[in-house]
Parts: sequence; structure tokens; C-alpha cells
Amino acid sequence: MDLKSNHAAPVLTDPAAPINKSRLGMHSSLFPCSPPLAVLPPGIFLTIPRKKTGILDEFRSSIWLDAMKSSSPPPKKITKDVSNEYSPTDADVAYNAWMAKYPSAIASFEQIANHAKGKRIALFLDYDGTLSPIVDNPECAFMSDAMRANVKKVAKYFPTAIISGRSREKVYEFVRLTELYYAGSHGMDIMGPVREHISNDLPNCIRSMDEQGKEVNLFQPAGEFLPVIEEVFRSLVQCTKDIVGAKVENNKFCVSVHYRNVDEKSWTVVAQRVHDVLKDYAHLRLTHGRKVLEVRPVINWDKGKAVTFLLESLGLSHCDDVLPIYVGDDRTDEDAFKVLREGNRGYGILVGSAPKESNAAYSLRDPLEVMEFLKSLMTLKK
Ligand SMILES: O=P(O)(O)OC[C@H]1O[C@H](O[C@H]2O[C@H](CO)[C@@H](O)[C@H](O)[C@H]2O)[C@H](O)[C@@H](O)[C@@H]1O
Repeated sequence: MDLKSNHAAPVLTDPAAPINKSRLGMHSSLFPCSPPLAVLPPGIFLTIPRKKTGILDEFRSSIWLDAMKSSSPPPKKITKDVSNEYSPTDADVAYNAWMAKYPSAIASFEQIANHAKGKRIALFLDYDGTLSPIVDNPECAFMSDAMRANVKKVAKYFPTAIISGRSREKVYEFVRLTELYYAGSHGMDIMGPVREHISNDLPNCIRSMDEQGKEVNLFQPAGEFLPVIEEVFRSLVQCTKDIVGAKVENNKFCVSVHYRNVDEKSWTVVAQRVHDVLKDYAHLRLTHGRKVLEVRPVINWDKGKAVTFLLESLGLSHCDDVLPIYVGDDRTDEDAFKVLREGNRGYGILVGSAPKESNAAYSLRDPLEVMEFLKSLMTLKK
């Protein structure tokens, strides 16, 4: 299949029109109505990108720039006047209204605990900005030992998975806990427990070994894209090398172009260069993360689908007594929040202190609060 074409512009949002799924080399049993995989999301299919020229015109350039600017707002500061008396600003009022809509998962813990009564919790955790603080250098986004210890403890009581935009190998290097399940590349690379009916039905799901030599299922729905992603990674490195502060990260099934350390005046240059490379790849799309442009295959797969897949792999689908909880800070985590909200199954918890619309039900300010929340969760152990 030709994953490269010179007639399309990179897709900025998920377009709708499906094309023949067999072109992706996937077995038809991946698709709906084939029990026992009926809980898996509807088919993984490619979509037809909009035809466009290779020029990032002024209008679209400003849309990119707005999205880039809003992608990682600074944490909320409480305003005090000079006499040190609290004087709420419009921003404070907006923040309080936002907190009323997305209450603190710590302050509302009793409510969460009541809902969890008689249920088995399944925990899903994002990595960057959730378990580790956001830092300038992505190579240095280490989680604290205290956080690692708490994740380890919580995983003793509840099945726990990390779902990250990083490559699975990289996120494992950071977390280094063997008792967890890992999904890298925004859920496009999942290592989960062995479940015969899944590996038998999905050609992109193979039996493999984890670091400890334990048998696992490895599901890589975008496997066919590996060479294209490699090629795009190299092109992006090449074409951004003269932009001071730009950094391109290979996340295996997706590529991150970081502009956190690029002077804001050059953000449009970053956008233009990424656009210039992607215009030749009709089957890649672009999403925005926290001061990062993320290039990924146009397949119908995201963190939400990864949650559904893992619940199925863990034998926790179709169970009324399971309460999935997903904690994440980024736009890509919204897909997972949405799956939980729409299925009325559990809670999304948004990490952050800058008001934004979300499909989450609760919020936590930062990774420190995430750790406090994990400690509280442990009080619910059976
Ligand atoms: O899904 P996640 O685990 O949250 O991964 C999303 C991206 O996280 C990383 O980038 C972000 O964190 C960096 C370190 O704090 C920060 O420098 C960067 O600005 C953030 O966007 C990671 O480097 C990306 O590859 C992930 O896609």
C-alpha cells in the first residue's frame, strides 16, 4: 500500500470518510459484530485526507499558531494585591467556575469511594504531565521515586496501565515497574496480558515476551506504518535542524516535533516546515499536544480505544463491577475520558490548573496531587 502521496495536505483533524480497511492489511475480524471482540471499537480504517496544496496559507497558518499557543498554558497563579489581600480577578472567577465543573478528585474522594463500593478499580495513567512534571527537555522528564513507589503500591491492588504518547520502550525506561501494562505511541503499541481470543482474531496482535520473559500479547495496529514513520522522522530532523530549540522525537508509531524551547517568533517556521514534509504523506495526520506537534498515522485508533482494548484484554469488559479510572493531562487523553464518559463506565481525571473544556469528571492540579490521589485510592483496597 502506498502510504505516500504528493496530492494531499496533512490532516489537522480526524476526517470522516473511510476507505477499504483491507488495504491496511488487517483481518476483517477486527471489525464489529464478531464476538467475542464485539467490545472492541468499530474498525480501524484509513480515512481520505483533504486534497490541498503544499502551501500553509495565511489563514491556516494562523489556526496552527493559535493551536500552538494554546497548547500548554502556564499554570494558574492565585492573584494577590499589594496589600496582600486576596482580590479575585476575572481569571480567578473563571477558575472557580471551572473547578465547580471539574471538582478536585481529592476533595471529592468520598464521592469516588462511594461509587467504587463493591467494584474493582482498573487504573489508567498517562505519563508526561501526569506522573512526571512537564520539563523543557523531554529526555529529562523523570518521575520521582516517591511517585514510582506509589504507582507500584497501587498496582498491587488494582490492574494498572500506562498509556503514553512516548514509545512503549521509552515510557518503560522512565517508569521501570514490571507490574504494570504499557501502551506507547498514543495506544498504538500495547503490551497486555495473553488473551487467546484476541491474539487469534487480530493479525496485528502477536504473542511476545516482556522484559522478564513473561508471555504477553503485543498489539500494534499501525504496524504497517513503521517505515513511513522512520522516513518522516528523518525528514523532520533534517528540516528543523536550523531552528534553535526545535527537537524531533521518534515515538515509534508517531513523531513529536517539540517547540517548547523555540522562540515564539519562529513557531510559524516550525509549523511551515512540518507542513512541508507532511504534504507528501496523505496517510499521516497531525495533532497538537503540550508545545508539541504530533505526527501520526491516519488510523482509527487512540488512547480511548487503547483503554477499551486493555479492559477487554484484562477480562474486565462487560463487568458491571469494574470502575475504570483514567488520569491524564493532555488533549490526547480526552479520547480516553470520552470513552469512559460515554460508556458511563468510570471517571476521567484531568491533570492541570488552567481551565479548559474536558470530558473528564474531576481534576487534579499537578503530579503531586496525582500522587496524593493514588495514596487515597489505596485506602479502597480490598
Ligand atoms: O501521553 P504522554 O505520556 O503525556 O506523552 C505526550 C508527550 O509527552 C512528552 O512531551 C511533553 O512532555 C515533555 C517533558 O515534560 C515536554 O518537554 C513537552 O513540551 C511536552 O509536550 C513527550 O516528549 C512527547 O513525545 C509525548 O508525545
